[in-house]
Parts: sequence; structure tokens; C-alpha cells
Amino acid sequence: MVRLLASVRDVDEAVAAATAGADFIDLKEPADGALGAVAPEAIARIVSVLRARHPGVRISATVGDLPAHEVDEILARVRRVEACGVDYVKVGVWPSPSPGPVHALLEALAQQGGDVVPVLLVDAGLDESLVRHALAGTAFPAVMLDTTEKRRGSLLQRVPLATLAGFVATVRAHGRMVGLAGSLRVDDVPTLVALDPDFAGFRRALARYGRAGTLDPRLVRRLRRALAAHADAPLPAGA
Ligand SMILES: O=C[C@H](O)COP(=O)(O)O
Repeated sequence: MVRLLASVRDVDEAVAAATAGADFIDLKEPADGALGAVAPEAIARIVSVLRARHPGVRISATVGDLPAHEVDEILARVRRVEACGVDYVKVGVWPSPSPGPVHALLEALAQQGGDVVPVLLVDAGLDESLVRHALAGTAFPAVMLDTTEKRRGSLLQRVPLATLAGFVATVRAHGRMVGLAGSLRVDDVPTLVALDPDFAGFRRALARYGRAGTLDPRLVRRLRRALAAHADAPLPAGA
């Protein structure tokens, strides 16, 4: 079954999402962008509460929205977030007109080791060269797609399904986990399940009063049920 990654901003949301059945708790401040950061002290506190109350849940956290050329700051933040005891550190990878800085960032993250998960931002389409770079070597346990412009429709409307299916197959063929996110909605679940990533990430669909509003555990349960109900669905014709 596609596992559910729920983005949360604080300890109350984290416990509520884990109790409602989220498999991955992703610590992120949704009011501060696609990969807005939670302060390290808060991350450490949430990790200790989740480890005690939901030991089975996997925990990720983000480092904030930073462009690829700020590689030293990104690496410093990765180290700070890792020190909080999370399982994965998500780092946003924005495409740039010249791919050099982005490739250099991926190489620097790979050398750093640890459990960094590159999140490729695909508002302008999927740059296959970034996927190849992310999969070179064995550094990253997972690779994920997401979007930054959250009001422009879901990932499934913005990237061709055949491209997404190819991405899932390529990452999995390299033995990594593959994740999809980007304004995904409960209506996307049948197609999402057919694409069969290891996990799907949600914030907007879990929150009341917009993405930066409050997480509603009933919406987490609803998505969890939908993911289970559509397991093994085929891809739509033409994908
Ligand atoms: O990591 C997943 C993201 O937080 C997804 O957020 P979104 O559903 O609002 O695009």
C-alpha cells in the first residue's frame, strides 16, 4: 500500500497525524513555503514525543526553502536537523537555468552521508538529469517530487502521468524509496495508488482553512482509508 506522509508543524499536529494513521510524520512549517523549516529545538521536542508515543512512525524534517547555490548553508542545516534525531532530512532541489549548481548540491549532499532525501521541485517539469544525479551512487534512501506553486493544481495535473510512472519505476529500479507530493487531493488517490510510489506526501488535503491552517486528523483518516481502498488499482488508459 502507498504509505501516507503527513506534513505537520508542531507536536499537537504530529501526535494527531500519527494517531490517525500517518506512516511518515514530516516536520515542516507550511506557512513558510513548500519546504518551510521548523526550528531545530522544536524538531527535537517533537521527535522525543513521537518516539515515546508512536515508535513505529518514521520522521522526516525539512531544512527550509534555499536555492542550490547556498550549498554551505544547506549542508549546515542538514547537520543541525540530523542532530535532532529524525530518520530523514528532506532537501528541496530547485531546477535552475544552468544545471551546474544543482548538480553540485546533489553531489555535496551525497558526500555528506546521512539520510538526506532530495525533493525535486517540478513546477517547470521533471529534469531527468536531476533524477540521474540523485540516483548516482548510493547516498539517498529515497527521492521525492513536490511542487512549490500550491494553487496551480495537483502534481498529477501538472506532470504527465507517463513521466511520473517513469520516475517511480526508475527510482525503484535503483533500490530507493520513491515519494510523490504536490497539492495532492483525496480525488487523486486512485491514480496515485496506480502509480504506486512508496509514499505520498500531503499537507493541503489534511488541513482546514488552507495549507497553512490546522491539520484535521479526520482528513488524515479519510486519506488513509482511501489509500487502502484503492490498493492495486490499474493506471488509467494512455498513462
Ligand atoms: O511533503 C509533502 C508536502 O508537505 C505536500 O504539501 P501539499 O500537499 O500542500 O502540496
